[in-house]
Amino acid sequence: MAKQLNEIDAESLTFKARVAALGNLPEFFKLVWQTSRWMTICNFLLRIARSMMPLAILWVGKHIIDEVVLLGTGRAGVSQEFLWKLVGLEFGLAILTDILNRSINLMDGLLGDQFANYTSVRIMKHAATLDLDQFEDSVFYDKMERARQQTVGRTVLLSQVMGQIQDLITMGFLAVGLVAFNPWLILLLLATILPAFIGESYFNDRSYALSRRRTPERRELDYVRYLGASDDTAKEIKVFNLSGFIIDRFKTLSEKFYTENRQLSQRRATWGTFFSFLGSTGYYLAYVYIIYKTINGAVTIGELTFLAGSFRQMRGLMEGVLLRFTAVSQGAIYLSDFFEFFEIEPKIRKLLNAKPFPNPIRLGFVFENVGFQYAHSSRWANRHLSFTLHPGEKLALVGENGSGKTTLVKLLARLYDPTEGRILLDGVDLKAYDLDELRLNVGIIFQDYLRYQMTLAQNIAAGNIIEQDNRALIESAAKQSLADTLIEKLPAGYDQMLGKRFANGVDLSGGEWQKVALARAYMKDAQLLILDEPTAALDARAEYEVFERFAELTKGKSAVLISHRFSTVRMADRILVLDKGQLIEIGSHEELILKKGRYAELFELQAKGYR
Ligand SMILES: Nc1ncnc2c1ncn2[C@@H]1O[C@H](COP(=O)(O)OP(=O)(O)OP(=O)(O)O)[C@@H](O)[C@H]1O
Repeated sequence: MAKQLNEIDAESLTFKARVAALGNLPEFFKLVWQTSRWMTICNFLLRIARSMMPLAILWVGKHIIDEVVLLGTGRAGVSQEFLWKLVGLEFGLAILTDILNRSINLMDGLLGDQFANYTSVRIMKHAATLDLDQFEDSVFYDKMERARQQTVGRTVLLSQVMGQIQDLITMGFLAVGLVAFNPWLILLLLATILPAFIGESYFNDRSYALSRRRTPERRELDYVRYLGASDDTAKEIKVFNLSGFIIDRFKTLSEKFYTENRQLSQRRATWGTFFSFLGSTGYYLAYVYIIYKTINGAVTIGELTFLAGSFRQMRGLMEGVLLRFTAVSQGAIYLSDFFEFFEIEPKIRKLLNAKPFPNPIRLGFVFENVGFQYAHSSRWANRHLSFTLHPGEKLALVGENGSGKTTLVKLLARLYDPTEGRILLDGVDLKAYDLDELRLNVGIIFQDYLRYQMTLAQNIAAGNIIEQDNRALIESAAKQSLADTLIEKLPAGYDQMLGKRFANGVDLSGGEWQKVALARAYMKDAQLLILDEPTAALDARAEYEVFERFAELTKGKSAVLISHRFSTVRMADRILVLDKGQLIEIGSHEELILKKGRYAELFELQAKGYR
């Protein structure tokens, strides 16, 4: 379980909160371990080997100097052989250190990349299980955004934690020699470094609070950046001449970020200089003490270099470890966002004892006083809906913009569950059925379908991706939706890359894209097919043909069509007329015309336009 961030006051992180956040590290290492076991082990072993190097080099260095001093005295019988062996040994150690450094960097990089990929996949997998309304919630979006950022940011944390362990081991080795000489000097070093640690913690807190507070703005900044420089937006930005407006918005937001960051960075730099001064003072006090001891003959020159070197390294390591502690705990706190994201549970999910989807449907779908309110909205998008969709029936939904047509079909496809009332399928609540089977049996093509910047075959196969290699099925789906008429225009046929984003991509017209999207509906043998304004971009002839085929192909199956074109709507068995989310009329085209109600009025209005 991640240490919940809301348990921690995000604006001011206490030392206790930082230590508590370290509790996320075991979970983090579990993820690293799952990413690649052998790389984790290799990394660890390399770092242990590397942590012994400083002491070994200093130790050999001490002996070299003592040998040189001995040889300098010119005493008879002292050979140089031992000295040169020592120099050779130090050279070997230096080379080994370099090799270890390079290998550690390589391992960190490779493991980091693998970790980023692994966690990105985990995020995508988890996101896929979540409910549509969770994606429409900005708090959720912020959380997902922060989790997404973790995937790259956390590879740095990996190196930091590993580095921390390595440095602590190195310090342990160095401390053995130093404690033997004078334990007080280590305390002196610690005392002069501690203020830097406290200062660093403070500034890290501020920068974390700032970054957290700014998540919504950062998302907006990313969005504005996308608006300002993307192939999707270029056309509209140009014709409306919006670039100035967008750049101004970008500047306002980015300058706000910059000013806040600059103030913090300046204060940090000023205090940092002062803390470094304290640290250096501590080190030089110790240094002077060792020199004094050497002059008095209590230690040899070799020992002087060994001790001074050990102290210098100890200071660097202590500083590094203490400062890195704040960075590591910071990273661990960010990890809370990451783990919190995985703790978000979908409401609409597969039940363990789910019922199999009926095949064939015997009684149809029954709406019983169904109402739906979007999250954070006090208005009802659908209310008091009661009707039956019989097996094999073709229903059309008609109504003005915002009357609740799309919401109704989303309820039918269980993208949302009703806020009140229930939807029954063959007498059983829709919620009781197996979700995967429901998705296979209810095909839906939305008005805002995606234009995948992928091949034509992949665009069609998106309707049932497990059949992506079934070329015969893809071609037959294309035929049914008239997408096959595009083939002669596409140099690479079904393998033609569509869209402008990638090399050799061919862009399609709105109606052509729509034919491709429609083909997705024919990729699976769904028992209920929902088309939400599927032909809005088609020309009159294409629309007529599409529906002729649709009626033929969906014989015996249920279908729901949403359309503003009455030429399409009238082909349906029954028509539902919606107004402000409520059902106001239901019947066949002829019945509704005779009734002279809203449908007849809307029909007449459109017919007038053609006369
Ligand atoms: N994701 C959403 N979050 C909040 N409110 C929404 C959401 N989607 C739609 N609404 C609101 O619900 C109401 C019904 O919308 P819906 O999309 O179902 O209408 P529609 O009849 O399909 O409209 P159109 O003909 O314009 O496609 C509208 O008032 C709309 O503003």
